[in-house]
Amino acid sequence: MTTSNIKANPLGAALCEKKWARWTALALLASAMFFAYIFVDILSPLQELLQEQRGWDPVAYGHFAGSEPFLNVFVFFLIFAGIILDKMGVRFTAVLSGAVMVAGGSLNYYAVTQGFQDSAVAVFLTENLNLPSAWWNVTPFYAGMPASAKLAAIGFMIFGCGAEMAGITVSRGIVKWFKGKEMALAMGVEMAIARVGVAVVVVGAPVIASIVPVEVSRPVAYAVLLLIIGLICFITYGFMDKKLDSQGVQEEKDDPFRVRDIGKILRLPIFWLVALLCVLYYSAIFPFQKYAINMLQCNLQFSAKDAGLVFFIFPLGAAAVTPFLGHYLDKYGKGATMLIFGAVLMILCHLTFAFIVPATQSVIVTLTAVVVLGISFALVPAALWPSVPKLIDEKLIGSAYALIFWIQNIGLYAFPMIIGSVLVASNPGVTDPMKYNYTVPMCVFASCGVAALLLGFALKALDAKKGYGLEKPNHVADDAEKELIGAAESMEE
Ligand SMILES: NCCCC[C@H](NC(=O)[C@@H](N)CC(=O)O)C(=O)O
Repeated sequence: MTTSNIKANPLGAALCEKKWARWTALALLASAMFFAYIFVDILSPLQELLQEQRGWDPVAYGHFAGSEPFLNVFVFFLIFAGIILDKMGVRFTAVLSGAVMVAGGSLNYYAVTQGFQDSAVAVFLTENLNLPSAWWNVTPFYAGMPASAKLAAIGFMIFGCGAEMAGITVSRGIVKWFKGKEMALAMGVEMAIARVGVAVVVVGAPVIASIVPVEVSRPVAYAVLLLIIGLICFITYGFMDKKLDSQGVQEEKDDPFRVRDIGKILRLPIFWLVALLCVLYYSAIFPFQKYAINMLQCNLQFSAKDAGLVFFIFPLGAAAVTPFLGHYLDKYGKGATMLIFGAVLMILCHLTFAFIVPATQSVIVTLTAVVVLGISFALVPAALWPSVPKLIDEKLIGSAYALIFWIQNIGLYAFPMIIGSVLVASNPGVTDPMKYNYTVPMCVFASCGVAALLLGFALKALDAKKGYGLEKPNHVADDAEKELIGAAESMEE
C-alpha cells in the first residue's frame, strides 16, 4: 500500500516540487522510451526487404519478431528486473536498462549487416541452433532459420530485457517525481510520445532504407544511434535523481529484499484483477497490430502501403488522446470506469473488423473503427498504469510493475502464435496472403475484450468495497488512501 515518499527538505523546495524540474526529468525518461519504441518496430515495415536482401521468409521474420519477450518470460528476467529496481532504485536501473538496450540493439544491427553474412559467426549459427519445430520448442529458433535471423533474435531478446526493464523503471521514476501531482498526465505524455515513436517508424524506416544503395540495415543503425542517445538521457536523468535523493526525497527501497514480498503482491486479489485485465487487453492490441495491416489488405483489397496509411492513425490517435485522459484522471478520477469504457470500445472495434468491414468493405467504417480503437488504446493505458501505485506498497512498486509486465509478456508472446494458428485453421487451403478471412481471429481478440470488461467490473466492485481510490482523483486519493489503505491491509491480513 502506498505511502508518500516526500520527506521534509530543510534546504528548501525539493527538485520534484519545481514544475520545470519534474517535467525535465520526464522529458529525459520519455525520450529514452521513445527511442526504445522506435527500435522495437524498426524492422516491421521492412519485411519485404529483409526477404530480398537477407532471405528472411515470413516464418523467419515471425520468429525474430516474437523473440523480444523470450528471456523476460521464460528466464524470468522481468522478475529479476523488478527486484533490481526495488533494491537499487530508479537511477541505477535506468542506466543499466539503457546499456542493455544498446548491447542488444547493436547485436541485432550487426546481424542484419552485409558484413555479418560472410562471417565465421554466420557459418557457426547456420550449423547450430537448428531446433525442431515441435510444440515444446518455445524458443524462436528452428531448423533452417537464416543465421542472420538467429543472431538478430538473440540481439532482440537481449534488447527486450533492457526495454521492459526500462518500462518498469520509467513508471517508477514517474511515480517518484509526480506522486501527489500530475502523475497520470505525466504517464499519459510518456505513453503518447512512445506511440509517436511507433508512427514515426512506420513511415521513416522504409524511407531511410530506400536511400541508394538500398540497405535494410541502415534504419537499424540509426535506431541504435537513438538508443545510445536514450542511454545518455538516462545518465543525465541520473544526475537529477541523485540531486532529488540528496534533498531527502528518496525512494522507499526494500532492504533486504525478501521473496515473500513477491508472495505478498501475488496474494492481493486486486493485483490479479489488474494483471489479468492488462494481459487480456494488451494481447488484443499489440498482437493485433502485427496482423492489422494484412487484415486491412484482405478486407479492403488495399496495398500494404495504403493499409499502412490507414493504420498509421491508430498510434497517432492514441498519442493525441492519452495525455488528456491522464489529465482527466488526475483531476476527476474514474480510473476503473475508464478501464471499462476502454474494453467496451475495443470489443466494438474488433467485432466491426470481424463482421462489418468484410461485409461492407467500407473505408469510412474501417477508419472510424481504427480511430475508436485508438481512443480505447488511450483510455486503458492512461487509467491502468497510474492506478498501480494506489494498490501496492511503494517499496514494492518496482516488483509489482515487473510482475504485471511479466504476466502481460506471456500474452504478448503467446498471442501472435495463437492468432496465426487460428488464422490458418479458419482458412483451410488458403495460401494467398491477400485472401485470408479474419473473422475468427478478430472474434478471438474481441473475446479477450469481453474478459477484460468483466475484470474491469470486478475491479470497480472490489475498489468500491475496499476503498483503494481507483475512482478518485490522484491528489485526493493520496490523502484519503493512507487511512483507507490501513483498513484495506487489515482486512487482507
Ligand atoms: N509508464 C507506462 C508503462 C507501460 C506502457 C505500456 N507498455 C507496456 O505495457 C510494455 N510492457 C509493452 C511491451 O512489452 O512492449 C504501453 O502502453 O505501451
